[in-house]
Amino acid sequence: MPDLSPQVKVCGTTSVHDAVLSAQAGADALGFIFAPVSKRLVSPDVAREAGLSVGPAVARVGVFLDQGLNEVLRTAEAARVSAVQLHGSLSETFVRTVADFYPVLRVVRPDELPAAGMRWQDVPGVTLMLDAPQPGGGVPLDWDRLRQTFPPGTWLAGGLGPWNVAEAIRVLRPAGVDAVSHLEARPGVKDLAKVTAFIAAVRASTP
Ligand SMILES: O=C(O)c1ccccc1N[C@@H]1O[C@H](COP(=O)(O)O)[C@@H](O)[C@H]1O
Repeated sequence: MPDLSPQVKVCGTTSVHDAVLSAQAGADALGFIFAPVSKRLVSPDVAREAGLSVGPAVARVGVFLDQGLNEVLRTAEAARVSAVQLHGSLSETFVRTVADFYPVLRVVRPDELPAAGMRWQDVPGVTLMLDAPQPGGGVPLDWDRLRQTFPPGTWLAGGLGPWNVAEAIRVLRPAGVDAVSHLEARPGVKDLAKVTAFIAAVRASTP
């Protein structure tokens, strides 16, 4: 029986300790936020060390918000991430250029659908992620209203936590789910019980 549950990304990792904690809890991917505006900002050196500490089976995703191309590529290389997540107002050329180097999670808002779905479908190396307008804000989207426009193969973020992720999966059937605010003891520090409960809820979900 194939595993139909979505991939799980635990974002906002700021230490080796939390990387190991999330990996042992079963995360498929860890997110490292390199956007200076974030309360979960991590340095490339710490992200690199944290990524090395979890082994090759766990993806390491560098998260950026409206940063320049050189900064994205240099930081991603220094941190040895395996994928890049791009938030913000970015040109198609920018996203395609990053995708020449790394698999890209291109983050879009609900009001950008369905156009973004059509633009990025079948573009090699680019996967869509739907998130709330305020990244890292912990506010869930209205999943029922998105049923018609949520493209197959898209990831979902925005206000997901242990108590609501199964319902989000049931409604939208995302390829992956991503969370940060509701998995923390405080900004930048993971809560093991929340991370464990979140991943268990995803694994138990039946899309
Ligand atoms: O969390 C942040 O501080 C952040 C800053 C800049 C870009 C992205 C950020 N986080 C991303 O926000 C979503 C979900 O957040 P939440 O679960 O609603 O708190 C996720 O994609 C994070 O990677």
